[in-house]
Amino acid sequence: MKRILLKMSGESLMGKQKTGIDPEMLNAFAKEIADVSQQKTQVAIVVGGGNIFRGLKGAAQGFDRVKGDQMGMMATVINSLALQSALQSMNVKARVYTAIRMEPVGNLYDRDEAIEAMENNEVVIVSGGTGNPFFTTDTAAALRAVELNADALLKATRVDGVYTADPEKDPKATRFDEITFAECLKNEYKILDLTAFTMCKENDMPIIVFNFHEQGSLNALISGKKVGTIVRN
Ligand SMILES: Nc1ncnc2c1ncn2[C@@H]1O[C@H](COP(=O)(O)OP(=O)(O)O)[C@@H](O)[C@H]1O
Ligand SMILES: O=c1ccn([C@@H]2O[C@H](COP(=O)(O)OP(=O)(O)O)[C@@H](O)[C@H]2O)c(=O)[nH]1
Repeated sequence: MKRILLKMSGESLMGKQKTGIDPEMLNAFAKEIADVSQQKTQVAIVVGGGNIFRGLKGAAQGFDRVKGDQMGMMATVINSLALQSALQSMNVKARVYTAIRMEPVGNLYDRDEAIEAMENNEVVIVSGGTGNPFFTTDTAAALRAVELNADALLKATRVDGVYTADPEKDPKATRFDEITFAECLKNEYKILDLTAFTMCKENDMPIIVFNFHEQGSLNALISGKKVGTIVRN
């Protein structure tokens, strides 16, 4: 793969903590990304914000949904800065773009500039989601993957692929190596939210679901090894 869009969940950054960022976890993920950036593959990253704030949860607690989503988008910026800092400490060039203007925290997202940066071997972290409420970072990841001409959207999660049922709830669930978007939709396999999923399906953007907690999994995937599940048309 020449270029990938890696989607990391905010929650994965919590490690064993109940909220926030576990530095050990952050560094472990950064190390995996640093290893990949030594290879020829260009890397763009979208990080979630669920370890800090989720708009829907806020709304359930009485916050205005739009304010809650804006707080969630800010949370993704916090996580992105943490990841940038961890990567830089490993001598990896990394820049943060924000979907909402907030210099000097990061540059306002510019698609052409982001591509140029990746072509110059910089890891590009695209923060702030889509910049709009009522979306998720999965959808932001789908949007940026398509916009940035990625070869695939790599959904880094805590299970090692798409299963016949939620593997965390059904021990009998079996894993697919490959599956089509249509089959996923028909069976309601919940890998990404529907908006993100539709965006990928309509734009022929393959999704690879893999377990980022397995050391070396990202590298193996980039090297062409069979890791996780590939979803495509
Ligand atoms: N059919 C399925 N195949 C794989 N995972 C599933 C399936 N249905 C539900 N899941 C659950 O989806 C979770 C990943 O989705 P999500 O919560 O959006 O991840 P993240 O928080 O890592 O972005 C997995 O941890 C798994 O428990
Ligand atoms: O385009 C976007 C992306 C994210 N969010 C908000 O940011 C929060 C954090 O993102 P998400 O829940 O997708 O993070 P993850 O589950 O990946 O940690 C979401 O709950 C939304 O409130 C948003 O409003 N618009």
